[in-house]
Amino acid sequence: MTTMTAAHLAAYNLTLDLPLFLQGERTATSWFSTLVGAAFDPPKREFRRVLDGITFRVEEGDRIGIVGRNGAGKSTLLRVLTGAYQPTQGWIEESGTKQALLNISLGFNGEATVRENIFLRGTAMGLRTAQLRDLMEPVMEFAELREKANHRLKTLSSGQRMRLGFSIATAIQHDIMVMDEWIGAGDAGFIKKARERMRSRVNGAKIVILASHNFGLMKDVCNKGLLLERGKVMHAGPILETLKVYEDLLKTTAASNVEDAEAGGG
Ligand SMILES: Nc1ncnc2c1ncn2[C@@H]1O[C@H](COP(=O)(O)OP(=O)(O)OP(=O)(O)O)[C@@H](O)[C@H]1O
Repeated sequence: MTTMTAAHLAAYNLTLDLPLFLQGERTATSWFSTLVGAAFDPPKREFRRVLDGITFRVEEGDRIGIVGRNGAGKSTLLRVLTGAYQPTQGWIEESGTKQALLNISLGFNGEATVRENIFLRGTAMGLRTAQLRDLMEPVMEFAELREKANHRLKTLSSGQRMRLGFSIATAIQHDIMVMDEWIGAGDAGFIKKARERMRSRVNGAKIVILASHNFGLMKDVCNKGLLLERGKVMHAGPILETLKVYEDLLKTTAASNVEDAEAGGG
């Protein structure tokens, strides 16, 4: 009998400070002063708290939707969860294989061929050589790039690169999926195929963590929600309840913006 550990992910007190490079106010009056200004007025470095004491736990079966206004910290939280950023404080505990679906067309080697890039990306994803050999053809097939197998990646269009990135990232089923909006990879024909694959990967995953501004998608996919505001958890709960709190937040901030404008405009 095999014993299997249930997939889970828990974040404790995740805090991230990022350096911010602030440039002093400059008024360029000529190209000469612009050059002198750029050379003798280097930006000042300050640290900014982008995530602040984020704690939550996701159990097997959960589909958690991360919502919040622009700049609330959603993408940064996903980057910490996928290991792209090391938190300044706090830690993550998890069990299960994890795949990120963020920036899928980044990180290719332009000088290497399509085939070589599949190999490189697959290796970085932790796939074994035998597994990669089996996946090579299906990945190129799905991306519709079979005839470009030996072309250098830099000769591909941006849509073709996106298709390749999507095809590799979704080639195998993982336990935990961390992603932002559904990816609109390529032309209409490809998008339809990509949606179907995405749906099957989401259904097959044990845990999904999705950041989006799309309420319909959130209601469709998620059972739980996490509302971020200025890098902190403002609300955590069932998805419908979280979206309601978020809607109220949007209304109050819109109302206060109107009041600010009225007060300022006279
Ligand atoms: N590399 C960085 N250096 C400094 N500050 C950053 C960096 N990346 C993001 N930030 C800041 O962190 C905050 C959160 O950004 P983030 O991209 O996580 O927001 P978001 O909730 O995903 O927003 P959106 O809905 O607009 O995508 C923002 O104020 C942003 O300016």
